Amino acid sequence: MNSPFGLFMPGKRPGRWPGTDCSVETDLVAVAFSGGLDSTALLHATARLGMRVLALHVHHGLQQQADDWAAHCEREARALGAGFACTRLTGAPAPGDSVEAWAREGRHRALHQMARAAGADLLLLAHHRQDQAETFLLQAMRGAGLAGLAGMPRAQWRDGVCWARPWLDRPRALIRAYAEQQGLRWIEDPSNGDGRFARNRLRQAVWPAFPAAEAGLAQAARWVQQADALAAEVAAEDLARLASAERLDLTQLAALSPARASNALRAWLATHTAAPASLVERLLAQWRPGATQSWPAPGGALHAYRDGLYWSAQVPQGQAPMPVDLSRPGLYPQPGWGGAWLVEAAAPGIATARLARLVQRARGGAEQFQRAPASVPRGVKKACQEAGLPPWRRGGPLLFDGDLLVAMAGLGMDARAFASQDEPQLSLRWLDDSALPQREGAMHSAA
Ligand SMILES: Nc1ncnc2c1ncn2[C@@H]1O[C@H](COP(=O)(O)OP(=O)(O)OP(=O)(O)O)[C@@H](O)[C@H]1O
Repeated sequence: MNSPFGLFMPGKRPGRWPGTDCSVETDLVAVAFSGGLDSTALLHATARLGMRVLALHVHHGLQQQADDWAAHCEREARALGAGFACTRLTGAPAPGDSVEAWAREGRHRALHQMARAAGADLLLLAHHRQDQAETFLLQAMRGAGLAGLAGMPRAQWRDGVCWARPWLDRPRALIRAYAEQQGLRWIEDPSNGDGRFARNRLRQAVWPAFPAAEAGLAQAARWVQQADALAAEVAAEDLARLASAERLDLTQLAALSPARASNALRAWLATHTAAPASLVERLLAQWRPGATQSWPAPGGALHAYRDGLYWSAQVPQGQAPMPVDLSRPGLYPQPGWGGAWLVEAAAPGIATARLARLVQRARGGAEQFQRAPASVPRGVKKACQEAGLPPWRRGGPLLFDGDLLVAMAGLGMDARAFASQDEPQLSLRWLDDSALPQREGAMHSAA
């Protein structure tokens, strides 16, 4: 019997993998090997191809038999001529957290690290059509959007490793038949029958009643994958017209059809925060042209200001004043402040001796700022208004030399701190995180 790779048997050279669209460089293939029926069959079928194969096992440390399973996996892998690596997860889920989610996250991290450490850029998982159909149903029951309903991708690059599921469209029955025909031995995990887990309950209820639904549901997931890809393309086109890294034009957004507007807004938000779907709806319904409004979101807040939408990351409250040395040119990220100081050789600037002994802190309330040598100091609030600085960017950080204000994020250098012409000096500028990626070249620690 053919392996379930079927007609799409790959050659022995690295290259495109069957059903994965994954072009890989190395000739070492890693297989995520739980010891269950499916990954046992996948390891066997892969080893038969004559490539260098490495079985990766994750010991979750959750069940009594886990040591025996790891030992079984090592024996089976070696018997097939494959290498073997195992990681035991440490720690435990936080009280109230899902054990499944904790195990999945830890497993993914461990598999990725083991594949990288071994130099494998292709990691095969044994998910099949029934797994995909179950994922689709579970997501649908949660009211998921396109990304959730699309189920698992066939292949996906993550940090130098292609995670591929070559059997995603193969029926479960075919894999079982292959394993039985080859006389393979596998582990039956008793937790697969545990009715506390939603997937098991669904499995027990749906497949006996609708045995033919596996193919239809998996096909539905494929349609959704196409629709999701299309929605991403439309969003990218819309955002190219409507948005910069910092600002989304709300007037133009509101002129789109409702479905297209929420599609574009979702895509823009995803670059800043994991916003719940309800926030997208609320924001579109509540925004009023010209109004200054804010919506809290995970990790920060969204602000409507002068008909643009902005993101600001949460600045931790009560940051203690901190000494900083900015006396050399470079980019100095300020963790927690949502940006970085850029120090450049330019005039007018601040004396380098002074830049070596700065203290950074949040705005207090009574500070004064002087924009230019010929102007007069005025309250920071007034200065911010004049500079068109939106309200959520008026908290700092501020840099002081003793009592003298040297610079404030968004306002720039205070003219009272300018160096005289013949003094060694550097200029200071604040860059928000959203403006940073292009400038990653010159990083310094500000510690
Ligand atoms: N402990 C583990 N170690 C390594 N890989 C794993 C582990 N658990 C799951 N995987 C990988 O993820 C895929 C899907 O996981 P799932 O929990 O559905 O499988 P399983 O029931 O444990 O075993 P199988 O899919 O082999 O029958 C597996 O086929 C396997 O490739």
